[in-house]
Amino acid sequence: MLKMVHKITHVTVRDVRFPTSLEQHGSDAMHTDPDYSTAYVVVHTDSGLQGFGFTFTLGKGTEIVVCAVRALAGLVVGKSLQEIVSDFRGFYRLLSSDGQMRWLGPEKGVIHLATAAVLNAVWDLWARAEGKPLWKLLVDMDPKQIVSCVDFRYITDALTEEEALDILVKAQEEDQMLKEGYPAYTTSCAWIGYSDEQLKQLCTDALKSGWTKFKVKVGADLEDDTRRCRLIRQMIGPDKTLMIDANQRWDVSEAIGWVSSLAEFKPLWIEEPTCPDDILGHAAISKALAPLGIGVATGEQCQNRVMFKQFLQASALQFVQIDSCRLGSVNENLAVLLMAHKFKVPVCPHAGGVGLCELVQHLILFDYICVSGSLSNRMCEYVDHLHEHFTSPVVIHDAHYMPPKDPGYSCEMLESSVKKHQYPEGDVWKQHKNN
Ligand SMILES: C[C@H](O)[C@@H](O)[C@@H](O)[C@H](O)C(=O)O
Ligand SMILES: [Mg+2]
Repeated sequence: MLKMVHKITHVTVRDVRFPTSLEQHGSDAMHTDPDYSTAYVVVHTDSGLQGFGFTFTLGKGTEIVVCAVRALAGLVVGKSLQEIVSDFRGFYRLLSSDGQMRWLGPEKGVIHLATAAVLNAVWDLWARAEGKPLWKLLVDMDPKQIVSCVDFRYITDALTEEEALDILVKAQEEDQMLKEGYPAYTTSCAWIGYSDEQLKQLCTDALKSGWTKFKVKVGADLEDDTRRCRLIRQMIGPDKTLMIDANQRWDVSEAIGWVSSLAEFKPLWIEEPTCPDDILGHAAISKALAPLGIGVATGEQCQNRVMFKQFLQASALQFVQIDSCRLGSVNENLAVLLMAHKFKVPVCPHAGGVGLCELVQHLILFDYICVSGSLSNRMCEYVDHLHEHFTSPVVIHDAHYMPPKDPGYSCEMLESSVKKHQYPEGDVWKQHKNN
C-alpha cells in the first residue's frame, strides 16, 4: 500500500533528438538516417514526486508522438497514483480505449507509442514511490496484483488469467542475477552504414571486452552482406553467436533465398525478414529456414499483444523480441512475457535505440526471476550509444546487464542533456542548422 496518494497535477512532454545519423549509428537496411529520439514525458504530482517516461522514435516522427501524448494527458491529470495502481488494468483501458482517440489505433501506431510513453512514466512514478527499481517492484509483487495490471481482452483464447497466475512463481533466482547479471549481445559493431574498417575495429574492441554474441545488419546488398558476415564470422570464430537483422527489407520468397545464401555463416536468427504485420509470411519463412538451423526473430515493430498472440499461435517466430516503448508499457509486455512462456518461445528483448537498454533490462530480469527461470537461447540486446544522457545508465559487466539499483524505471534523462537536445531549440540543433 502506498504511503501517499501522489495526485497527478500535470504532464509535460518534450521532443528530444540526438543526431546519430551523422555517424550512421543505428542505421539499417530501411532506416538509413536514424536520429535516435524520444517523446520525453514527466508526470508531476502534488507530493513533488515525479515520474519519468518516454517512447523511442526517429527524428521527424517525434513531433507527431508529442502531439499524441498531449492528447492523452487529459486522461491522466487529476488521477492519483494510488487510484491508478489499485486498478491498473482499468487505467490501461482508459488510455487505450478512449472513445475518440482509439480510432487512431486501436492499440497501434502513434497513439500506442504515446500510451507507452505515458504509462512508462506512471510505472516509473510507482517504482519511485515504493523506493525500488522497477524489476524489484515486480518481483516483490503478489502474482494476483501482477495479473491485475494486464488487459486480457483479445488474448483469452491463448492465455487466461488463471493460467497466468499459475505461471507466475515467486522469486527464485534473484541472487544469481544480482551476482552475474543477465546475458547480453551487442549490435553496435555492425550498423549497416559502418565501413569494414570500423566494423573490424569495433569487433576487436568488443571481443576484448568479453562480448560473445554479435548482430549484423543485412538486407540492402547481398554481396555486402556476404562480405560483412564472412568478416565478422572470421573474427569471432565458429563458437560465438552471430545474428542477422534485415529490418523488414524483403518479400517472403526473397527472404528465404537471401538468408539461405548467408546460411554458411551460421546465424542463430534472421530478424524482421519481411513486413512486421505479415504473420503467415513469417510462418512460411520459419518453416523454410528451420532445416538450416536458422530461427526467425521479430517484435520491435510488433504492434501489440494480439499480434504477438498470433505470431505464437502460428509458430511464425522462434524468438520473441519485446519492446518497452512499442507495446503499451509494462502492462502489455507482461501479457507477452506470459504468452511466450506458455508457447515455450524464448524472449530476447529489443533494445536498439536511445534508452531502450535502460528500460528493457527491468522486464527481462523480471522474466527470468518470476516467469521463465531459464537462460537457454535467451539474451538481451545491447547498443553502446547515448547512455551518458541518463541519470541511472545501464551497467554492463562482462557482457551482462547488472540489475539496476536506483528506484524507478531508469527512464530519467539528465536535464542538461534534454535542454541541449530538445528540438528545434536545443544548442545541438541550433548548431546543426548553422552548418
Ligand atoms: C533504427 C534502429 O537503429 C534499428 O535498426 C534497431 O532498432 C535494430 O532493428 C535493432 O534490432 O536494434
Ligand atoms: Mg532489429
